[in-house]
Amino acid sequence: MTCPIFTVERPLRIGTRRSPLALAQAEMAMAAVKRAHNLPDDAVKLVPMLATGDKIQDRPLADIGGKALWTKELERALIEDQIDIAVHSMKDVETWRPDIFVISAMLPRADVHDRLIGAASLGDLKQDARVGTSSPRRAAQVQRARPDVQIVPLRGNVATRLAHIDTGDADATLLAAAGLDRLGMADVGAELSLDAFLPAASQGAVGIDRLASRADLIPILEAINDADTFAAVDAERAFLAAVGGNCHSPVAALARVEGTQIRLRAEIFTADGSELQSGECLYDMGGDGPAQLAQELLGKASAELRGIFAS
Ligand SMILES: NCc1[nH]cc(CCC(=O)O)c1CC(=O)O
Repeated sequence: MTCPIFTVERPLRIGTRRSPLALAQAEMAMAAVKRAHNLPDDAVKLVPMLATGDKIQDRPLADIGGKALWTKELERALIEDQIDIAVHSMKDVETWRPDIFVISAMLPRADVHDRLIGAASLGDLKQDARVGTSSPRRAAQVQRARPDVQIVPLRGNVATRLAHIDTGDADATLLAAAGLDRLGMADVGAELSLDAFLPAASQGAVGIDRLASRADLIPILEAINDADTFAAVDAERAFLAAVGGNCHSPVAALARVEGTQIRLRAEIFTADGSELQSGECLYDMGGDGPAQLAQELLGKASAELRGIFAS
């Protein structure tokens, strides 16, 4: 298949949210496409859009419609042919989507860790500290390590959340290292270990979305795909789907490619982190490791924990 030719008159239109992190990630995708295909500057352009999730910042994501709030506007723009591709944080992309959309490529994954802002470690949080997060996973993980802390809702983009710590609305918060690094804040926060704080499925990965009908874009996107990132994130998302996770469920998953195999580690929690079921598997790429690991964890879980994931 030959590559479609994008020109100054007919540039490749890259849809993105307007938040500073989304724009930084879209710039990375744009640079990768230009580099891979040797395109002049104005043969590619960013189309920034405001997402519902950016407009409503005072309620937890799970209460106002979940991850779709980040992707809905961009999906509509794809359907209406206002953009050719959309750039998403894979963490914000729904596990179940209509198959008119295809994640066609992923950029090389960034640092997968979470960082703690407001204290040097979980142990250093002051007694009864107020930790701001609207993520059920982070709330469960923090409370597991520190049952005394209070979780207070905290949303908004990275800068907004950091400002809430400065003004004392919360004593501490947790943010993805990937987002901080991409915003030039590599020195902000203290890294949490994967043992204490396994990340969300897809954390640190940026995906490029297109309409299934736009097969003409495949060669463009194949050239910028990082195959190991794609396979690992695919495994984590297969685990989410198999365990019945959504944005209300405290679940963590991290996969790595090891040669022709995938090592997948996953955890499911009750809301306060008092129960944790974890497991790891190593399986041949294309195998059903994620589904088996989900069944293993659900099989070990109490009725209460299983109830959180029953879907
Ligand atoms: N839900 C918000 C969101 N989506 C992606 C990132 C960070 C970048 C990433 O994890 O890929 C963040 C902020 C955060 O969790 O700190």
